[in-house]
Amino acid sequence: MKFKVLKWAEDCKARTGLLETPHGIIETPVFMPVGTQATVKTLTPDELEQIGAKIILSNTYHLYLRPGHRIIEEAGGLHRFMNWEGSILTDSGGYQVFSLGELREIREEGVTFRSHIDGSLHFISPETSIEIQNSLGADIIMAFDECIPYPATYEYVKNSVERTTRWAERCKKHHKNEKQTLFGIVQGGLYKDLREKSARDLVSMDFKGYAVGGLSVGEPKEHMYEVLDYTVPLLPEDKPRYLMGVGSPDAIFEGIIRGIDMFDCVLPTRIARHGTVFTARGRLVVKNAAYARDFSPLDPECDCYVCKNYTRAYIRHLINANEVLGIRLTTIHNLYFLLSLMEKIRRAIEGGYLLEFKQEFFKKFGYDQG
Ligand SMILES: CNc1nc2c(CC[C@H]3O[C@@H](OC)[C@H](O)[C@@H]3OC)c3nc(N)[nH]c(=O)c3cc2[nH]1
Ligand SMILES: [Zn+2]
Repeated sequence: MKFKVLKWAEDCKARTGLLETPHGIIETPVFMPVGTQATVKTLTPDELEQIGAKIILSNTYHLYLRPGHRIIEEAGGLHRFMNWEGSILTDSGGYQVFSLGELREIREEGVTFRSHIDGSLHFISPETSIEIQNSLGADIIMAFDECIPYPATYEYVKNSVERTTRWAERCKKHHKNEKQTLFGIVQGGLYKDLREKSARDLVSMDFKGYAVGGLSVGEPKEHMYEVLDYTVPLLPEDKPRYLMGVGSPDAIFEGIIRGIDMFDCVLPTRIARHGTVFTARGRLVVKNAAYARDFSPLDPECDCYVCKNYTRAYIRHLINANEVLGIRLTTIHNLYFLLSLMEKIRRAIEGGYLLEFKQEFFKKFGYDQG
């Protein structure tokens, strides 16, 4: 993987960049649609390409449990298995094991857990996580870490971060496949000294990119922004920074002005399946009765396929009638909304007016002018 910073904003830490993987060139800052089980729910790769997606996410924990990474390996890897020709990033399983699996035990060696699917017992270690991600064949893979829950005591965070750092070392040693790029994941909860130690230790291991983990786990947004304020400056400027699990439009703006390049979040696809869409003027719950006779597009300012061809009344009908097309249309629109927002943000950084654009977007969307 190659990463190049193109332009730095003058009035904040934002920058545009180019991220190149064996599956294409990605403009940053970038939003990465989440395809946890080898599909961005309800969309074909063709539709993803048409709305401008260049890199999507998938998940080691889920794919290891079902269908099994060996099957995907036999299929020729995840790109072939799901027929996606763009880039793929897989998470290491660190988050899911702690949040989904019925956790059995965390040891220095690794973690034993029960599958959330059938209760079977499994063991995952830094080495096995790298091996699974290697057989999936993603372009960017993540170190095996413990995503520390919020809140957590200083003692707990300190011990966990030290183990995550030792696990990162083991991942680095075990990772051999040059075609795949391994990112380290900074932890440390909301404790400044532990975040700084985690960042410094990982930077000394010289990863190709760095994720800021352990955020968007229920902490107040202001605390997340504060962690970024003192953590991102410790990360190399010439390498990509990935804020895991973020996020809503406001959090994405706040991350970008603090120097984050990559984002992932299930929000746009998840709320789409519940009949809620993003518009320039805030969220709209299209399944509400108020839209029964509203023949305008989801967002009059949007030029996506859905807003050019369908009305709120029609989409509301589909959702209420449990017609699959309904959540497909809201998903296409929501992802297009975020991907085109990223394009506008990249242009704003280049044009030197990002902070003004942020202010205008927040006002129109209905965010308070934090
Ligand atoms: C939502 N907030 C949030 N997600 C997080 C994820 C999962 C994203 C992954 O989990 C799936 O979405 C839930 C997505 O598939 C994504 O794949 C990369 C994290 N993963 C790791 N390894 N370490 C972290 O510290 C971490 C923190 C997060 N905070
Ligand atoms: Zn639209």
